[in-house]
Amino acid sequence: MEVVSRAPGKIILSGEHAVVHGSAAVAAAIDLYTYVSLTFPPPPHSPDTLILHLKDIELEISWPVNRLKEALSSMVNATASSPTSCSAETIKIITTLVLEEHTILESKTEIAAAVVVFLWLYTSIQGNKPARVVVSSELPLGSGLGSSAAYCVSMSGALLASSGSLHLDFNSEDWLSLGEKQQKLANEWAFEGEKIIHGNPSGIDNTVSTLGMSCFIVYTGNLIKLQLGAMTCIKPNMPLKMLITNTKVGRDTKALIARVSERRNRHPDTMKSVFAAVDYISNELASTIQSSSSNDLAVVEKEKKVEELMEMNQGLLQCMGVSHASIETVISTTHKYKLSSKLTGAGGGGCVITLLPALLSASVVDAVTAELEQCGFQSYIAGIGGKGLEIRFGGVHDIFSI
Ligand SMILES: Nc1ncnc2c1ncn2[C@@H]1O[C@H](COP(=O)(O)OP(=O)(O)OP(=O)(O)O)[C@@H](O)[C@H]1O
Ligand SMILES: C[C@@](O)(CCO)CC(=O)[O-]
Ligand SMILES: [Mg+2]
Repeated sequence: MEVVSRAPGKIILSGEHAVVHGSAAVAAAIDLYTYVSLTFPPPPHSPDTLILHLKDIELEISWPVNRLKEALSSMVNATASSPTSCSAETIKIITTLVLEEHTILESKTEIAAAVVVFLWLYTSIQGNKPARVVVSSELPLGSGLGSSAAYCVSMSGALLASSGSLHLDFNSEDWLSLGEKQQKLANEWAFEGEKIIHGNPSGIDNTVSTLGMSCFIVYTGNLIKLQLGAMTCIKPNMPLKMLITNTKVGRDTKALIARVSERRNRHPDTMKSVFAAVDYISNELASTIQSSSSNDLAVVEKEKKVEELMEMNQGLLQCMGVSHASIETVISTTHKYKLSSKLTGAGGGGCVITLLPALLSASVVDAVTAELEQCGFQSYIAGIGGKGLEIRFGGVHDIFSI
């Protein structure tokens, strides 16, 4: 049996980092996906083995299922229907298990985290069955577009679907979307995975990736740690075209979240005001993009407001300490063309979004893109509103055969 799942990445229009501290954030899915294929049984030459092939980083690793049983059976007592957190002690044991066979990951702790997530989700949801799991993504990894969330959501989706917990029709060959309860279960498991990669996530990325939809999501972080926050869906009443520029400067979301928390601990009152200001920005942004626009002039006015709010949010992100010289270069380059930009996701490098007003000519888009590419960056126009988590039973070989 082969189960394939896919889940999209996201952009955050406002509120990253502050959302971890209880502020509102506005985000939407984009049409770039991570795919997971899970096959039982594994190939005949590797019986009794669990194989993980991470195509994007050209890494294939495997474990005899008996070794997994021996190392983890007393630690993993979860059932597929009850998402459970991986304790710090279990993370340690799984990390040791990963490193004992694959010493190459010792110096690549960010990749080791993805493998730990896999083993935690796999053994919690599927137990110790031999299988082959392949992951392939259209998203740039570690760049602010929510690759970690898309990985966790597509992984939990494939595992839950193959375990029968999502009650899907195994004979269907179409992409199947999920009902509310099924989405909730997959999202909660994905959040447990995201905790391993992000340390202290707000849950916005996995929620957007699970739900997708053509709307934006206003997500309010839950200050009571380790719980998903509250979410409302808003329909934009204006075109919102975004240029995404990848600075290609690598960074690690977990370290950036920790950096902001340390700054908050050093300046609690000041940072409280910064997070409160971001909360106002997200709420104003949400009401602006939702408000009705009777004509082109109204759209232009709303675009000016959105641009100003993006600029203010960027200023506050800089104040949190998560901007970067490469991000500032993108901002000043787009500013020459009278366009407004801000970082998206965790910052520290990664991706920047630029609002492309509805009446902007194609020649300006070409010129700004060319100038950004001359700086060594890569730009593309995002299709906002990717579909959320979907499952299919076989038949997507083109994605995995590369
Ligand atoms: N396709 C994939 N294959 C293997 N690991 C992946 C994949 N996608 C994501 N990951 C894991 O997620 C990590 C990147 O997550 P990180 O949170 O730092 O960045 P991001 O999610 O792309 O950006 P942001 O959190 O700012 O939106 C990688 O180092 C790896 O551990
Ligand atoms: C930086 C952050 O706010 C968004 C990362 O895409 C982290 C999170 O909310 O989990
Ligand atoms: Mg992430």
